Amino acid sequence: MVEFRNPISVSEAIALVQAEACRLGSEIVSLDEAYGRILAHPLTAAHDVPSFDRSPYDGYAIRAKDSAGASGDNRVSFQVVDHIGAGAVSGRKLGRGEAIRIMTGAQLPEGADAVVMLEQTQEAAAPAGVPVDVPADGESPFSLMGDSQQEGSSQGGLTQIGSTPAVPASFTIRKAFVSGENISFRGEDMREGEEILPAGSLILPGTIALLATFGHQQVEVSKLPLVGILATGTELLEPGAPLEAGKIRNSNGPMIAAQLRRMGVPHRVYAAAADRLDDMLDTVKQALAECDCLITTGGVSVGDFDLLPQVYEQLGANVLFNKVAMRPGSVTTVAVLDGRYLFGLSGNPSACYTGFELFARPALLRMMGAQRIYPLRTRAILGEDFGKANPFTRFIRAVYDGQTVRPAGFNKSNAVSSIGRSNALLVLPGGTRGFKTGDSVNVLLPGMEEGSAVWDL
Ligand SMILES: Nc1nc2c(c(=O)[nH]1)N[C@H]1C(S)=C(S)[C@@H](COP(=O)(O)OP(=O)(O)OC[C@H]3O[C@@H](n4cnc5c(N)ncnc54)[C@H](O)[C@@H]3O)O[C@H]1N2
Ligand code: MOO
Ligand SMILES: [Mg+2]
Repeated sequence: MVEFRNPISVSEAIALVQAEACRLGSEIVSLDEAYGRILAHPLTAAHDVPSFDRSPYDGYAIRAKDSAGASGDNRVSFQVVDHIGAGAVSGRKLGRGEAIRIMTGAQLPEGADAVVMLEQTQEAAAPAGVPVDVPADGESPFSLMGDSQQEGSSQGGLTQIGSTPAVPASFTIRKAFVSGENISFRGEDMREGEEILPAGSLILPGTIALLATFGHQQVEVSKLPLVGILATGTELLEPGAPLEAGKIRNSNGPMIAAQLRRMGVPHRVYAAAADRLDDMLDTVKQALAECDCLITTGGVSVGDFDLLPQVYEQLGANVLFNKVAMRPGSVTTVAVLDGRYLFGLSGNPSACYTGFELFARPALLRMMGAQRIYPLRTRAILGEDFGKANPFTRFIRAVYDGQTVRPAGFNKSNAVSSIGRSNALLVLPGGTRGFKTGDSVNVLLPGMEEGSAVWDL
C-alpha cells in the first residue's frame, strides 16, 4: 500500500527546519579571506571616523570670523601662509586674515574653523616673491613637496613650486563663512565605541572597508559547514559521460554545488549512488561522519526505488516532514540525526533547486549565525497570464527585470530549461487560480548576495 503523506505549509516546514539548527563555532580569518563570511561578533568603531577634523574640499582653511562682512562689493582678502595636501599636517596656527591652502582630506590646521572652496575665491594680484615662511624642518609650508621641489618661483603673484600647481599668495572672497562651514568633523561618520554592524552580518565589500578602516587585519567569523552532496538514482551518468538508453546526466549534483558556492559554503561530492539500499546507506553514513550536513537528491517519493525514506529509518533519523504544500518540491524531506541535517531534495531538477533555496540555504545560514537567511522578496507586475490552478503554493522559475516578472518557459517540476533561464522565483499562493497580466505578485530573489531577515510569505 502506498504511504499517505500529510502535507504541511511551506512556512511550517521552514520553521521546523530552523528549530533544529546547531550553531557552528567561529574562527579567525585574514581580511583578504573575509569577504562572504559571517561576522561572529558585532563590529564596533575602534576610533572616531574621521579621526580628525578635515577638509571636504580643495580650498582654503580660514577663521570664519575673518570673513565677516564679505560681499560682492566688499571682498575680503586672505594671505596664504601654508599649503597642505591630504596626509600632511600644517605646523602653522592661523592668525588674523590668514589662510592655508588645503586639499580634500587634509587635517584642518589649528585655528581654522571653515573651508572656502577654490571656486569661491579670486586670486589677488600680489607682488613677485611671495613671502612664505619655510621652517627649518621643511615640514611646512608646502610640506608635501620634497626638498628638490622646495624652490619656489613666482609668476604674476602666484607661487610655483616644482611641478605643483601655482599657489596664489593671497585671495579674496565675496561671502561670509560661518564657523564649521565646509568641515568634515571628527567622528561625523562613526563614533568610537558605536556598534556599526551586529554579529551575524554578512561581510560584504563595504564591511571589508569598515574592517580596514579600523585596522583589522584579521576578523573572527563563523565557521563554514562542510556540506556533502549525494545524487541518487540508477539512471544517473556523470556530466562527462555519453548518453545511454534510459539514462540522464546528473545535473542536480553540480547545480547544488553551485548553489552552495553562491553562498560561499564548501562541499564534498559523493559519487552518485545507484538505487541500492546497502550502498546508499553506507555512503550516507560516510558522508554524515565527514560532513556537517548532507544534501541528497532523488529517491524521496513513493516509488519502488525511492530509498531515502528507508535510509532515514535505518539510520534512526528524525524526519521533520516528507511532504510540503508546494509545487514543485512537494516531496522535499528534511531529517535530522545527531545535530546534522539530511536534506532529501527531490530528484526533479526544478524541485531540487527550489528545495535548496527555501530550506537548505536558510538552515545553513542559521548554522553560521547569519541574520538575513531568507531569500529577498519583492513585489512585481505579472508580465503574462497564468491560468493554471495552484492547489499548493507554486514557486515558478521566472525572469524578473526590476518591474515585471514572467515564467521562464517550460515550467514543470522536471524542467531544467526554466531553472537555467530564471533569475527569480515567482510565488503564487496555494488555493488560487487565474492570475492575469498586470496582477501584483510576490517574487523571491535567491540570487541576491544577501537576503531577508524574515520569511513573510
Ligand atoms: N505516485 C506518485 N509518484 C510521484 C509522486 C507522488 O506523490 N506519487 N511525486 C512526484 C513528484 S511531485 C516528484 S517531485 C517526484 C520526486 O521524485 P524523487 O524525489 O523520488 O526523485 P526520483 O524519483 O529519483 O527522480 C525524479 C526525476 O528526477 C530525475 N533526476 C533524479 N536525480 C537527478 C539528477 N541528479 N539530475 C537530474 N535529474 C535527476 C529522475 O531521473 C526522475 O525523472 O516524484 C513524482 N512521482
Ligand atoms: O515535488 Mo514535485 O516537484 O511537487 O513535482
Ligand atoms: Mg522517485
